Amino acid sequence: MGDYAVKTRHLAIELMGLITESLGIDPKYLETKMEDGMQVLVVNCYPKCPEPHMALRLPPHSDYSCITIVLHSSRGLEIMDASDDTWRLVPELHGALQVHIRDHVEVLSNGLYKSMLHKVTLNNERTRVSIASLYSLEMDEKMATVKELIDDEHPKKYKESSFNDFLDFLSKNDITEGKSFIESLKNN
Ligand SMILES: O=C(O)CCC(=O)C(=O)O
Ligand SMILES: [Fe+2]
Repeated sequence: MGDYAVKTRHLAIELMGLITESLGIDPKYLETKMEDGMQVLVVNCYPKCPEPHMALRLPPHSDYSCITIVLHSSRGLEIMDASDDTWRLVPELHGALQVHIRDHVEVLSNGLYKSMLHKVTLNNERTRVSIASLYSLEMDEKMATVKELIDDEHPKKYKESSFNDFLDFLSKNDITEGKSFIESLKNN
């Protein structure tokens, strides 16, 4: 697990470099902040269930902060296709890693990248295990929109925020009732 954590961390920093480069800015723009940032590994176990529709599962949410890298044992993850508001099941690709774009990349890119709404459903055939590696900046480091992406035609769409701001939001709002941190960051 230690080796996996180290390698996915390097991958996450490299991917953030590619994302910033794709926005037309220096690939090293966030490198130091990512290196000083936080990594959390979450192991999720979704037991097989005779009545999956009756069970508590992972409700729809977008992930806070930069990116998540997920390795999963079988199908179950669904993502919202915003083009037609339909849930799509992520296919089972053995050995493949999934990368979720998270709220902070939506803020960074002024909405050019969208934070992915996703959920996990249970099934009655087998237990599913996933390992999610989550990458954030430091607790009080604010993520703001790249200033080169803001002009008269493209006004700043989001307020800046830190991980601590997210924890503050969580303590005051129930995300299982559909309250979303990224929505709270949008300028009117
Ligand atoms: O189990 C999965 O595939 C995704 C887990 C997830 O979305 C999360 O931990 O935030
Ligand atoms: Fe998630």
